[in-house]
Amino acid sequence: MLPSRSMLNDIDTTTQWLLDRTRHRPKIAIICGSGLGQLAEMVEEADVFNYKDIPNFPVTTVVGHKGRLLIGILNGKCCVCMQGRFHSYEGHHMYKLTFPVRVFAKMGIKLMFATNACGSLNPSYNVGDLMIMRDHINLPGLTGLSPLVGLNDERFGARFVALSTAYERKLKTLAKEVAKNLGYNFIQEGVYMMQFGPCFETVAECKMARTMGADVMGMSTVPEVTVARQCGIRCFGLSLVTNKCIIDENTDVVANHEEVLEIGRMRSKDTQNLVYAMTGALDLEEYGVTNNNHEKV
Ligand SMILES: O=P(O)(O)O[C@@H]1C[C@H](O)[C@@H](CO)O1
Ligand code: HPA
Repeated sequence: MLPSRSMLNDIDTTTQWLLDRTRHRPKIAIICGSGLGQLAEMVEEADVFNYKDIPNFPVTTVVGHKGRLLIGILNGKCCVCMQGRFHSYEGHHMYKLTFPVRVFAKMGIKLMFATNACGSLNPSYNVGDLMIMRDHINLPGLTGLSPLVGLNDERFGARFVALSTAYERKLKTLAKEVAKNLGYNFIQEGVYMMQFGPCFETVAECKMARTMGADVMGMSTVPEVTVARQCGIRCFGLSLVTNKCIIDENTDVVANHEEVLEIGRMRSKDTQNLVYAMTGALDLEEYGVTNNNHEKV
C-alpha cells in the first residue's frame, strides 16, 4: 500500500498524541536492533508507551524486539527510544515501518542513532565487534523498493534525497573518540548492506555482497535512515556483528536468530556505554538545537 494523504495526516495525529502524553521534548532518537533492547533501559524519567497503544503505530512481531517507545533523559539529553523496530520482511510496507521516523521529525528530533545486528563478510571482523556504519548499500532500494516511493509530502522533504552524506561524519568521529576512551578494542568501521530478509543469505549472495563492497549484511536500518535523511535528521549507524556470514559451501554451520540474540545480550553493556557516552558528549547546538529544554513549556 502506498502512502495516501490520510496516512500523511496520521503522522500529525500520532505526534500530537505522544506530545500530549509526555512532558519531554526529545531531540535524539535511538532505535534498538535485535538483541539490543537493553539500550532502552538506560533512559531515565521515562514515559513508556506500548506500540499497540499508540495510534497508527505498527506492531513488532520479531523475538528480541519488545515493542515499546520510551521518552526520557539519557545522560543529560532528552531522547526517544524505540525498544524494537519494524522490518520489511514482517510484511510492513516500507512507508509504514518508517512511520515512527516521520513522527520523530515532527516531534523535533535532530539526530538519530540506529543500531542493528548483522553478519560479517569482512574476514578481519570478529563476532562481538561493533561496526560504525561508514555507509550502506541498499539492495532493496537498488531493485525498486524504497520508503520514499509514492506520494511525496513536501512538508517532510524533497522528492529526490541525496544520500552521499547519509551518516554524519562528526558522529562517526565522536564514536571513535568515545570508543577509544572506553578502551574498546572491538571497533570497526565499514559498509552495511541491507537485504530484504527474512532468509539469511546463500553462499553465492554473500560472495556477491563482498565483491560489491559490503563488510556486513543486515535486514534493517536503511529504510529508517533514508526517511530520516529526507526529513533532515542527522544519522549515526552502529552494527553489532552477531555472526559470520557463511562463505563456504562445504560447511554445515548455519546462521540463526538465537545466536544473534545471544551476542546482543553479551555486548549489551558495551553498546549501552558507547551510546550513553556519545549522547553525553554531544553538543546539541551544533545540530541546530537552540532550546535544549527537556520539558514542554
Ligand atoms: O533489527 P535488526 O536489524 O537488528 O535485526 C537483525 C536482522 C533480522 O531482523 C534479525 C536476524 O537475526 O536480526
Ligand atoms: N544476515 C542478515 N541479517 C543479519 C545477520 C546475517 O547474517 N545476522 C544478523 N542479522
